[in-house]
Amino acid sequence: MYLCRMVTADVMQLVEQGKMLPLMEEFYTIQGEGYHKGTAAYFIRVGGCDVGCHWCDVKESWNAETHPPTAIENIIENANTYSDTIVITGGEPLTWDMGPLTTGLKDKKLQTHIETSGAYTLTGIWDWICLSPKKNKLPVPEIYPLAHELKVIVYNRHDFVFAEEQAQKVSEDCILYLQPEWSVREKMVPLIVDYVMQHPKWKVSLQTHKYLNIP
Ligand SMILES: C[S@@+](CC[C@H](N)C(=O)[O-])C[C@H]1O[C@@H](n2cnc3c(N)ncnc32)[C@H](O)[C@@H]1O
Ligand SMILES: Nc1nc2[nH]cc(C(=O)O)c2c(=O)[nH]1
Ligand code: SF4
Ligand SMILES: [Mg+2]
Repeated sequence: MYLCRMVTADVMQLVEQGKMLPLMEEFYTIQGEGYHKGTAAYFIRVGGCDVGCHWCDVKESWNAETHPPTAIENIIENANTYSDTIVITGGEPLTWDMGPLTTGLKDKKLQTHIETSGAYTLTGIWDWICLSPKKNKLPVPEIYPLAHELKVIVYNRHDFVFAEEQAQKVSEDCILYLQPEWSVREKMVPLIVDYVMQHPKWKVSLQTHKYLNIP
C-alpha cells in the first residue's frame, strides 16, 4: 500500500495546484451510466472524498492518502493512447483543482466528462458535467445551471422528493435521470419505473457496467 509519510512538501504543493493528483485507478471501459452509457471511454478515478454516502460503491477511494500522487502529464499521456472520451470520477474529483488536468486533456483534443456530487467549487474545462447531488453535502449553487445531466440515486422513497427539489435548480436542457442504488435495486426499480411513467421528464439510468461485468 502507498504510504502517506513518503509525501514530501514539494509533492503536497503540486497536489494543491492540481499538477499531481492522488490516482486510485485508470481504466478503459464502456460508460455504464447516464446519457453516454454504451460509449467507450477512459476512466480516471481520483482518490479523496468526504461526502460520506453510506451506500457508496467505491469507499476505497475516500482516503486520498492511500492513493499515490501522480503527475498529470502521465495521466494525460495514458488517456490519449486509449480514447477520445475521458471520464474523470472518484472519489470526488472536485476535491482537487481540475484546471491543469482538463487543460492538458483539451490540448490533446479529448472530450472531458466529469462525474461529480458538485459538493465543491467547480474547476476545470468540461464538455459534459454529470451532477449527482447528495443530501448530506449539497452541490454548490454555481454548478446547477452548468450540469448537462442530473443523476439522482434512489435508495428510498424520499429520494423522489429530493430528485424533484434538485430538478428545480438545473437548466431546462439538463437531462434528468433516476438511478437505483445498487444494493436495493430489486426493490427500487419497480418504483422508479412507475415514477418515470407518471413523470416522463425523468429517464431511468442503470449501472449497466455491473450487468455487463466490466469495470
Ligand atoms: C462513485 S461516484 C464518484 C463521483 C462523485 N463523487 C459522485 O458521487 O458523483 C460515481 C457515480 O456513482 C454513483 N453511485 C455511487 N454509489 C452508487 C450505488 N451504490 N448505486 C448506484 N449509484 C452509485 C454516484 O452517485 C455517482 O453518480
Ligand atoms: N463502466 C463504468 N461506468 C461508470 N459511470 C460512472 C462510473 C463511476 O464510478 O463514476 C462508472 C464506473 O465505475 N464504470
Ligand atoms: S460523493 Fe461520490 S465518491 Fe463520495 S461518497 Fe458519495 S458516491 Fe461515493
Ligand atoms: Mg462506479
